[in-house]
Amino acid sequence: MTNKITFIGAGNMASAIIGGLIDSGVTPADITATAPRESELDTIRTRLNIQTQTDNNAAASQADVLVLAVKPQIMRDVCEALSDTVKQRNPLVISIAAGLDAATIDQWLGGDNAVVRCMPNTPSLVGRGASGLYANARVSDAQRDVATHLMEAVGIVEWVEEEALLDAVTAVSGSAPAYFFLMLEAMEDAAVKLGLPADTARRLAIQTALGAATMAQQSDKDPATLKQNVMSPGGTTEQAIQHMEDAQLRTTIADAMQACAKRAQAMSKELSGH
Ligand SMILES: NC(=O)C1=CN([C@@H]2O[C@H](COP(=O)(O)OP(=O)(O)OC[C@H]3O[C@@H](n4cnc5c(N)ncnc54)[C@H](OP(=O)(O)O)[C@@H]3O)[C@@H](O)[C@H]2O)C=CC1
Ligand SMILES: O=C(O)[C@@H]1CCC=N1
Repeated sequence: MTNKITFIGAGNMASAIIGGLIDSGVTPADITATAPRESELDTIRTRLNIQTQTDNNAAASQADVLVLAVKPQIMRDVCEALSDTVKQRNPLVISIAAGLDAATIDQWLGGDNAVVRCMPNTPSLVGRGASGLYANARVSDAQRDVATHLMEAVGIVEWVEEEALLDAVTAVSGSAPAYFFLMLEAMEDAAVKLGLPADTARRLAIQTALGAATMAQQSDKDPATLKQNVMSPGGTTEQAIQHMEDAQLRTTIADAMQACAKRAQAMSKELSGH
C-alpha cells in the first residue's frame, strides 16, 4: 500500500491496528501517529519505527488516509481543529470511534468529506481483527477498496449498508474480545480452585479457546453441532453445559450485548446532540 496513513490518537486501538499493519508488510515510514504527549509517542515510535507527531494538523497534512482514533468524548474538539487541513488535503477519513455517526464526524470536519466508519477490535494487533465498516455517500468505490485493504491487513472486514448496524457490530466484535478475556479469567480462577497451578490453568484455557475458535472457523459444522460433539451422553461436559443453561448464560450474553449496543446509541445522542 503506498498511501500515507495518519492515526490521530496512538492509544490501545490505534497501536493494535498499526502493529498489525506493520506485521502485514506496510512500510512503517508510511504511518504517522499523533498524541498530545511525547512520552507516549516515544514508546510507540521505538517499538514500531513509525513517524510520530504531537501536532495533529502537521500529521494530517501528509495523509491520504486519516484514521481518527481518539476517545469519542474528545472527537469534536479534535475534528474541528483539523477541519482546515482536511479541507485542503481531502483525505479518506476513517473514524474508529464507538457511537459517533459519519454525518456528525463529517460535520465537525467541515462537511463534504468521504467518511468511513469502522468498528475494529484489539485482536487486530495479532492479525486476527474483525472490523465492521460503513461508508457515507462521498466515499468512492476506490476509497472503499482502500478501507477494505487497510483493515483486511489486520483481520476480516464486513461492510454494513445501514449505519445503525455498527452498534450491533460493536456488541458482537468491537467490545467482544473483553467477553472472551472475562471467560479466560473466570476459567483460570475456577481451575485454580480445582487445584491446578494458575499458569498451567491459563495455558490450558487459552489454548482451548484458540482451538475451539479455530475449529469453529474451519469446520463446516455449526457451533451447536461442535458443542454437541464434545458432550458425551451421561458424561462430564453435559453437566457443565447444563449448569450454564440453567444459569441462563445465553440470556446474560444477549442482555450484555443489548446493553453494549444501547450504550453506543446513547453515546451518539450525548455527543452529537441529535
Ligand atoms: N479499545 C478498543 O478495544 C476499541 C476502541 N475503539 C475506539 O477507538 C478509539 C480509541 O480508543 P482507545 O484506543 O481504547 O483509547 P486510548 O485512550 O487508549 O487512546 C486514545 C489516544 O488518543 C490520544 N489523544 C488524546 N487527546 C488527543 C488529541 N487531542 N490529539 C491526538 N491524540 C489524542 C491519547 O493520548 P493520551 O493517552 O496522552 O491522552 C491516546 O493515545 C475510541 O473512539 C474507541 O471508541 C473502537 C473499537 C475497539
Ligand atoms: O468500550 C468501548 O467504548 C470501546 C469501543 C468498542 C471497544 N471498546
